[in-house]
Amino acid sequence: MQFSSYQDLREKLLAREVSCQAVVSEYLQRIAAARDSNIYISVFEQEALERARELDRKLENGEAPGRLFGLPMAIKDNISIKGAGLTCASKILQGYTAVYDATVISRLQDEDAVFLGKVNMDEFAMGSSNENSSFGPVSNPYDESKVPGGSSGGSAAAVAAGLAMVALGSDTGGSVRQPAGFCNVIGLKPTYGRISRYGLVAFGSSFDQIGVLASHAADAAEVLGVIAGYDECDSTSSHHDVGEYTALMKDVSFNGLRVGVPKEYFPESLNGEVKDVVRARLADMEAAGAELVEITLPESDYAIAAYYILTTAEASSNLARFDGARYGYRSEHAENLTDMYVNSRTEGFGDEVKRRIMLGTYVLSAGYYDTYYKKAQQVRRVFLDRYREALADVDIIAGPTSPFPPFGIGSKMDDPLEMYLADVFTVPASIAGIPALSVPAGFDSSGLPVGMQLIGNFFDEGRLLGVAGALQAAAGN
Ligand SMILES: NC(=O)C[C@H](N)C(=O)O
Repeated sequence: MQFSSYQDLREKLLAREVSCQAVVSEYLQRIAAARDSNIYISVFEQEALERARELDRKLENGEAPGRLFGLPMAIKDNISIKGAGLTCASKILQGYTAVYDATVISRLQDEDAVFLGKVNMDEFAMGSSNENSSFGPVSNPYDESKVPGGSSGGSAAAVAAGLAMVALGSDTGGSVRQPAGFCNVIGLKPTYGRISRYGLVAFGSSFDQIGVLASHAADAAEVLGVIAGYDECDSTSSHHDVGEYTALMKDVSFNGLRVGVPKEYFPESLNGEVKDVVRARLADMEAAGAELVEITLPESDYAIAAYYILTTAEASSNLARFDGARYGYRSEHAENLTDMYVNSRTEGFGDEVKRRIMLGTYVLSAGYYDTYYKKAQQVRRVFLDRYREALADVDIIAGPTSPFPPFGIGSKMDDPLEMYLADVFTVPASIAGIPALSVPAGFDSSGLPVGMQLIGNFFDEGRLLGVAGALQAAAGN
């Protein structure tokens, strides 16, 4: 069973050429056959089939199908689905069952999407390789010795391996875009506030955004249209009108499109093959009528430092709630309350999470606050101004998603700073709160995917998806 896009699946479902039950069983069979890939943390076998039958009955009864009727989806395991496990790939949430639906989940359900299960990730979304998971690593579907990227590695690999048509991920500093680039799929991080975070387990609350991963830009647009929009349960969600993304995509043309190409996104240290692939796509855009404008974003070197100060500070506060008392795992080795807190956290959190809690606590501590946290907030403001200025002159900014292609499992685990560098091109849009996506750009000489990042102005997701869709169409996808 092969569908060229959700539109194709939808037409066949509505024409009753295929049933929801048949489609969902096919996906469940593929998931079962690919169990070794470690992509799914939990699979909703019974629930998904029951839901599919319910949807088939809905059509038989002549009821109107929802906008995402029968869409088989995977959900990152830091998004709450009532009654299902919610692990954030951490031992500390072992045995915890979610008590409410995230807003994105209820919106998808209302439009008849089907959830196949929860997918693997870096613990609490901290990582760029999916190796920081208490469930173990995930392989890249293009080469099983390589990582799929992270932290939404399971979401990207699920879509790339045909184990879900669309997946939800979350992106704090690149967690949707970088794995999308590594797995040759589309990955969109919308404007901060575009999608409610209610029910997304918080990591860096002023950065976190739920994002969409799909094989086709048009499918991501459909899902974005359903999950975007104000939610009274998230005071940081925006009242800005939700676009008709599918229609907006069609309005986009390369002709006259001003594409900013920051020279800082093509540094000496950039992998040569990544550079060539991305440059080739830029040349294609130019040949199709786009105007490439060389721009400069001089503070780019400070992005990683600012990001890892601000997000660790927020994480140290957000993760204080996991104390062994309220959720999931509790240490058995405790004689008193303090030991219970300390031992539960010591045994429950992985190394990277502990590193970030300590870093965050340090940058917030009296005496260091001004030097680190306050300074990083000031840098954040500069980034916002610079990207605003740049986007006043160009329509989008383009460059590589990652400075290197997918790397070997285990190859960067001993060097956290090297791992943080994976985010060098993705964190600026997160710092500024503007939308960005990764679109498949081609392959390196070993056949590994290369992603191109497109960054847009606030709430300009329609244009980003339109350019991505046009690039995919030009490449025959
Ligand atoms: N969470 C993210 O967006 C990924 C980033 N690599 C981080 O570890 O923070």
